[in-house]
Amino acid sequence: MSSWPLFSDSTEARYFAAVVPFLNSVRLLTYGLRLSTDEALVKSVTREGKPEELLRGPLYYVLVLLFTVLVFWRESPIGIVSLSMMSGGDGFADIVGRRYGSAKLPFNDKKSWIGSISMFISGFLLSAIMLFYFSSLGYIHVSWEEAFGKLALVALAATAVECIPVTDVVDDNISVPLATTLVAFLLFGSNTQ
Ligand SMILES: C/C(=C\COP(=O)(O)O)CCC[C@H](C)CCC[C@H](C)CCCC(C)C
Ligand SMILES: Nc1ccn([C@@H]2O[C@H](COP(=O)(O)OP(=O)(O)O)[C@@H](O)[C@H]2O)c(=O)n1
Repeated sequence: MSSWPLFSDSTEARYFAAVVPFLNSVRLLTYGLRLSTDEALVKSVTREGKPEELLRGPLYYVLVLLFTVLVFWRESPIGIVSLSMMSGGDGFADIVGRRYGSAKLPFNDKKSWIGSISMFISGFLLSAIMLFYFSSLGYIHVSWEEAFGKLALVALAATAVECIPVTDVVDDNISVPLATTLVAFLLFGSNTQ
């Protein structure tokens, strides 16, 4: 996402930016379906070393990135915030929660308070930083008097969705960006702010 300003102002720029996530989705499908093998990729990206794991979290992650580039690109806060919550928020929830998450949530013993709090804080901060980054370059206009309150609500919604025990049904690499996109759309609107 931080490389998006490197692309030209042409209307086709987003399609060029979509090439990398598209190729990575093909790569994940190829190796996840065992059409070929890439031990290094499987080892680096999966938890149990099973190629079919590539077809879940990692593939969803890349497909969300592909969708966001094509649909929202750098001209809407919605995609920027959605990717920030998925990569920064959910990512830190995992990192911090695994290491320090002894106090589990009462309604989900697979998730912890510190993990969810980390998700809220890191997702909020990365979203604010990325909105400042893109607004400072003129791609979006952000009303900062309102933006922080809106981002807090978006981060709260994403954190709530991430911690409820539905990840066995819907991967949080889908539920988190989906919830973020919906709430960000309601709060920020479809146009640039
Ligand atoms: C490990 C990944 C997701 C796992 O999510 P979770 O199950 O732990 O919640 C992400 C997988 C990433 C993929 C293998 C490669 C993605 C590359 C990306 C499209 C662009 C990278 C650009 C590079 C920095 C030049
Ligand atoms: N809110 C959270 C999220 C994750 N975690 C920890 O991080 C691990 C991985 O979380 P996850 O299953 O959501 O992993 P991802 O697929 O989101 O990376 C969990 O098994 C917990 O140990 C946590 O403690 N609290």
